[in-house]
Amino acid sequence: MRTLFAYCMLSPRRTAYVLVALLAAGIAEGLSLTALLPLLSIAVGDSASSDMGRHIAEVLQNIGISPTIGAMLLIIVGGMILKSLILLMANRQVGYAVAHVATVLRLELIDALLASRWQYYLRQPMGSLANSVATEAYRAANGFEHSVTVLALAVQVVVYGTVAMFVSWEATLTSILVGIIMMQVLHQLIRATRKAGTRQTHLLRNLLTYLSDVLVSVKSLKAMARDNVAEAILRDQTQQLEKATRREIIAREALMALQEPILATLMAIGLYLALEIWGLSLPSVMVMVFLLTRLLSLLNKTQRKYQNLMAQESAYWALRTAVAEARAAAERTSGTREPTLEKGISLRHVNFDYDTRPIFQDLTLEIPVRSFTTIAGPSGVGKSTMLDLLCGLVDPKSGEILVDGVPMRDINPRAWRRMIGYVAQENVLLHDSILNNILVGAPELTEADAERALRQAGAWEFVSGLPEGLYTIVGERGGLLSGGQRQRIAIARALAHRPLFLVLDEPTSALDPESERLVCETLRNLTQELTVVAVSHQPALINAADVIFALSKGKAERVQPAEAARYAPAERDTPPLSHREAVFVSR
Ligand SMILES: Nc1ncnc2c1ncn2[C@@H]1O[C@H](COP(=O)(O)OP(=O)(O)OP(=O)(O)O)[C@@H](O)[C@H]1O
Repeated sequence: MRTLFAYCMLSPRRTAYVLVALLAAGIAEGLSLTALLPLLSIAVGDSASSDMGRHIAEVLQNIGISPTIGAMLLIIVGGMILKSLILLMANRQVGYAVAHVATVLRLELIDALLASRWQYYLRQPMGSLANSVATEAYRAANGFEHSVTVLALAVQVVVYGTVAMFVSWEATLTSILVGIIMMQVLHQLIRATRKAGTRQTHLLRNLLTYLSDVLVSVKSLKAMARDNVAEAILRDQTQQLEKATRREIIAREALMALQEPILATLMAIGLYLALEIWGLSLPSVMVMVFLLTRLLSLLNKTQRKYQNLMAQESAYWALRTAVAEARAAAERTSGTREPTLEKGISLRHVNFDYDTRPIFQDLTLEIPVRSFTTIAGPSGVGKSTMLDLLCGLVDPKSGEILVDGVPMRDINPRAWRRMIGYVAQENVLLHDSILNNILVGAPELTEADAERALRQAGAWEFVSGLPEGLYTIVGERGGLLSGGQRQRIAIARALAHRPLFLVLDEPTSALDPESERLVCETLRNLTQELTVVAVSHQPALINAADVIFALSKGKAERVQPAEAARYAPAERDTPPLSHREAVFVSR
């Protein structure tokens, strides 16, 4: 009931349209069946054999149509066409509404996720999100269709029941009582369906989460011949899913199979009681049988649709929970001031921790504008975290970050980030062309912007040498390019929109010395127009910087290149695995 109500509230207007459409379809079906035989008998000149036939013949006479064979056949064909048209419109309305509900649910989740805090987003398994957007939204939307159908059938039951009351209230009340008893007897199967549906939702989520982790790491797994372990787990999960699907199927089919025999048995008992024990007349019993059958078939149909709804409802609630959680973790949007970057960025007495793990204590530093600042420090000290603080992706627990003297919390975070060009440590490219990887859908950017950015990133030479140039497809996660080429395309992406603040996390870790020299030169030249902050252990980037900070024990100290060189790659620990790669070592 809660699900039924929730679905109706999701889009009350559409629910009403679909309800009307389904009722119209029901009426059209019912009328066509009821009127077909009388029309045929009128057509063959036998209108007096039934009440309905006489009534139809009268109506035709009144509107001036003589009941000839030709006229009757024309009416039958016309009626069929009209019925088909009504069904087409009704089914179209239902289909459109289902597609709309799926879209609404998908967009709600996507919007909520993209508006959530970075920390929350990091903890969401990618496969689970993909599953929510694809499978759960689809199942949930089908649930919407079933719920409106249940409503439409319930309306039909009420209407039919009310009409039947005037014919025989005893028969109608008996039918309702018998229907309720039947529903109760078979309710166990509805419960089993709901349980199987919930299990499927849970298993599908796990399966897709695990599968996406495996696919991200498939190269290293194959190289170490460990893919069979993943395969065994995936096989087991898939088989469990099959079991849950089987349970749902058996519960559904059992309901179908049991409804008719139970109905027939109850009918037989009723007929025996009426004819043999109470001695009622056959015509009055036949009326009761007719009412009973119609009403109970409608109730049975309603229960079957309700069962379908129960199979899908868990997908709907799983999706709703995901949206609610993402919304609860929404980013702060309190800052309204438009940012400027004319003077500099200051971190004052900043404290930051990940839950219980302290990262910065009383961190204070100044980043001058139009300069090149490098942040060095041992692995795991918090360099990437500092970039996250600068971008406003995470907030300090205490202390302040000031941009041109304005506290970051007062600044509109999206406006601030629009001023930033960001190059991440792990550069994941889209499976698309180089051009689209640089423009990433920004309508204001052109091919000329991409070319300029590629030149700035020292990548134009290799891109223009490719047979398809900017239109070369980079493959899954950029896998058709070398690590260095991917890195330069990521730098070009960060420069395409002419940012004022360029933030780079290990931007040259995959470059050869010559490419690294070119990128350092580019970054130095860029400081005429913008402020550059790079995290790096590479001597070339450290030497190219105007300002170097070494992070250690939660604090920052301004140092000279020679001191920072202590963090050169030879001394570097194995970098920590990102959360997305926690299961396997990625390529
Ligand atoms: N989202 C997170 N939640 C919890 N802990 C985190 C999170 N991100 C990073 N950490 C932990 O915080 C510490 C600092 O991480 P960070 O990535 O900032 O280090 P880093 O100096 O950039 O390391 P590296 O040079 O190896 O990239 C690490 O110990 C890391 O495990």
